[in-house]
Amino acid sequence: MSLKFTKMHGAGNDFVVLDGVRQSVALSPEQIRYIADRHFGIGCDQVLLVEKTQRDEADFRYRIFNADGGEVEQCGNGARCFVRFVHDQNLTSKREIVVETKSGLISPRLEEDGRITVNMGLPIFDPAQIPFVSDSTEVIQPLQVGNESVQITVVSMGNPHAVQVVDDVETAPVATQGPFIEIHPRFPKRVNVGYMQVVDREHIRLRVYERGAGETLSCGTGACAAVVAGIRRKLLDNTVHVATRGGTLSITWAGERSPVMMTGPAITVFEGEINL
Ligand SMILES: N[C@H](CCC[C@H](N)C(=O)O)C(=O)O
Repeated sequence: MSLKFTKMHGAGNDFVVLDGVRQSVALSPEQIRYIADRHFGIGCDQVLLVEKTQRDEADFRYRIFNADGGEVEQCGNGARCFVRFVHDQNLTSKREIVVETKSGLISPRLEEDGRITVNMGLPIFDPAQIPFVSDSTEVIQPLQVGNESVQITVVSMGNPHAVQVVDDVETAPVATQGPFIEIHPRFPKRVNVGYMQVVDREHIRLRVYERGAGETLSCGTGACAAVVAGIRRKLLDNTVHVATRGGTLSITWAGERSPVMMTGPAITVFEGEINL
């Protein structure tokens, strides 16, 4: 079977995007891992599958698969690439679209200047709603990692995040500690691990060891989660520029019961066809 694909990235977080509207796509976890493999396949952090939706209030469905083959609830950088894709492929002419995802509806918008803004929905930090992420109502929670205790703030953007504040992202233990927190027994669905350096109240630097993908150059939901965590820790104002290794995302959160708004780039790199 051959499958047309589009290779894209959002601030260096890269994707293989598949059109499941005009071609029938049903992939096993092994096939996802093959597509994502940077030596034997195409190579990407996540595979994004665009499909028709059954929900009247939505325009499309958008499914997200990590490089390890697992399907997950949400992907922020992917949402921007998704809206660029459906426009470039003439699948819609609407500038603001409503998209069904595994964790609910999001609404990305293609701005006049080409930038893309996504309403990422409400962050969740109530332990009653996300027992697989949080076990306390405290903003800062201790987590024992090996023989050290770290302080995390947990946030769900549909997908789970554990965020730490560090003095310098360049020396943060992303590669050595991130993998242990990702699979920590405290997180039965595993977790994305964020390391945030606060530059000032409107600027942070961020690195994320992503669940199912490892460290990526950028993580959209991770940027949302870090800003929400920083605001809840009273370290940040409502609009924050998030510098990641792959580019800058702008995040706005007006506080409790407000959605998180994310603005950033979405780039198409090449198109191709893969034999599966
Ligand atoms: N690794 C994430 C999915 C991709 C999220 C990230 N690439 C983004 O831009 O939000 C998870 O397992 O929840």
